[in-house]
Amino acid sequence: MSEAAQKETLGFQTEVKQLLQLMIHSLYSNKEIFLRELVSNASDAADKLRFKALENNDLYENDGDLRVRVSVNKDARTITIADNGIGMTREDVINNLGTIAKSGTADFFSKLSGDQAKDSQLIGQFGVGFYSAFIVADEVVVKTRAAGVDASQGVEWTSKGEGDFTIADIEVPQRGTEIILHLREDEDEFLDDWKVRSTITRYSDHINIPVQMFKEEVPAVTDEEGNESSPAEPAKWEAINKGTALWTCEKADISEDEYKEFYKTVAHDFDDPLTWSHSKVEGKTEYTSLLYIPKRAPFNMWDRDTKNGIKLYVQRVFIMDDAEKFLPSYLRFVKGLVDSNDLPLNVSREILQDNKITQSIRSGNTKKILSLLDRMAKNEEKAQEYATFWKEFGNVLKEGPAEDFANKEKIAKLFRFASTHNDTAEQSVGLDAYIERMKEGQDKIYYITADSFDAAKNSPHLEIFRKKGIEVLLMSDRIDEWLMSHLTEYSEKQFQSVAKANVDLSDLDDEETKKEQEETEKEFSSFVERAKTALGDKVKDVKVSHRLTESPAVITTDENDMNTQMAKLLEAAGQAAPETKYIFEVNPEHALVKRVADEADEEAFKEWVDVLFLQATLAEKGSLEDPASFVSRLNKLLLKVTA
Ligand SMILES: Nc1ncnc2c1ncn2[C@@H]1O[C@H](COP(=O)(O)OP(=O)(O)OP(=O)(O)O)[C@@H](O)[C@H]1O
Repeated sequence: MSEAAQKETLGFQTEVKQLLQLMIHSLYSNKEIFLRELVSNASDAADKLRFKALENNDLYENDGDLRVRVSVNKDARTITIADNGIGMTREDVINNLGTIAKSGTADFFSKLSGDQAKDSQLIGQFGVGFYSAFIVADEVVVKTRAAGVDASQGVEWTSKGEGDFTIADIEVPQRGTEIILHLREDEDEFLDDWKVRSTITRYSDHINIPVQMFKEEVPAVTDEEGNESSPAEPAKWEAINKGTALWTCEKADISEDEYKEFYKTVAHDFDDPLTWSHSKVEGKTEYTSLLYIPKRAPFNMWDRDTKNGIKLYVQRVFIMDDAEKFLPSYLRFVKGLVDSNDLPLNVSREILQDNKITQSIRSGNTKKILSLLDRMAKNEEKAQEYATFWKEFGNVLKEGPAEDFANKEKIAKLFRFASTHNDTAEQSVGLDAYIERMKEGQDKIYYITADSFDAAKNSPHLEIFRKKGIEVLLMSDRIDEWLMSHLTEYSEKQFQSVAKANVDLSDLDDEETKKEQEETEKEFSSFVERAKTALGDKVKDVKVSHRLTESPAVITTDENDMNTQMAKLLEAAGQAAPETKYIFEVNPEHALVKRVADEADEEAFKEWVDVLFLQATLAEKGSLEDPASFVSRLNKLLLKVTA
């Protein structure tokens, strides 16, 4: 092998440099998490070896006691984390410790503002990982050798955490990975044995393998007469954590803190989880699941290639990360693990695809998460937590009714919307609360979808609802229109868009009002006919409206036609939306409409009706096809009335 191939210096991927900067600045006050991250990686490496060795026992190389060893060298000012797990080849090292493989990474970094205080909030959306070593170290050396390859195929990676790293081939007799951190000048606290021990027991008590530290020889103690009162203890590596997989312990024996620390190890998050569910299921299918809901959405939750966060174990042996079949996609924010007693150890993604056991675990997990959320939503003391959950993950949950028909009602129960009840943008109204407030005679759940909260709140469609005191849900998230095409009823109540022409509130009117309305309609019948002629095929129909109090006119869509919002969604996705003709509804009580009705000159009448129609179109769609000609026509009319 040539000298050059043995040793080369390579640049970090741009995003790694950005991550290093971000991490060092934002996690400094949490700096000891580097220990959890490196120990957690070591434990993952042991898991991976165990899995690979199922097929090839030789990989153990006669050393099957998997463990991680942490040692401190005060003279050299280093701390070393060494495992005898799967190890890495030269190619692995370049890929894993020089780039970030997560989808959406470049996009995430391109959104950083450069304002350190602001950006440091964002690190929570990004797993922490190996690079956290540079929070406390100004140089990191990794010596590694993959399981099953020759000792001569070891690799040494060295970096100061700036722009590049050096990689060289070295001899590594012992399989696994050793990470040596040269501590920065002011990081002496990590040279203190006790500090390292206590950090590891706090953070990594329940990872799957023993974490050992070296214990110096304890000399024998002799009493005054020279008799040995306690024998000498030889120097040895001693496990400092419990080393039992947390999920295998009894719930009653696990403290809240232990659950929280375990979450951070599994999820590579430095924040506590919002809540979790730990269950051991016995019977036809036997499995344990430990599922966590994080506090924050990952930066790439909307990326199609984002993996989900469930690890699969079979009889405590780690099998795979990102086992996406154990939860539906609308719960992809859940992190944790499933440990099955029934799946075969050689299970593959293909086998999981179409498997009764997988299906049964998936439906059990779904139930668990939905009821966990339901309990949180119902508990007034947890209102803040639920609000946090909804803010972070509400829009993912809205994919639920389309994906999981069987749990539609349970999912919808968890939804929160803005509504005319409190008229604020805060999404806090649940469907049960809405139903409780329904008026006598009201049998539908009314909603409006719009581009923004303000557009929804100020829509003319709401006027009659406000007048009658009927609550309307105000929806303005992009996904809402699509959601409502899949969610047609809840608790036996139909949803009804207030922008549809068929909204009928007549059941809520008294006889007298109905009579008055009929009379107005008769009075305005000639107006309606003249307007139909004036507008021609620009409209589907013209009607007298009883839904307006403030606006002169509104446009609505026919029951079976596509809503404006849905058409906009399709257009935004580059698809052609069918051309919808609207129904033009006029408010007979409005002074402007009354005045137009009195206009005898047909040409002038047409001008007015056109402008009213375009105004209503603008209010509904937020834009016009030919805004300039609308403005000039409006100005002409204004000149006429002010002349
Ligand atoms: N001790 C180790 N033994 C073997 N491989 C390792 C070890 N430490 C890290 N790696 C490899 O380097 C990769 C990157 O590690 P890193 O901690 O940065 O990210 P991660 O653990 O994959 O994800 P996260 O961002 O969630 O931490 C790992 O996925 C693993 O393949």
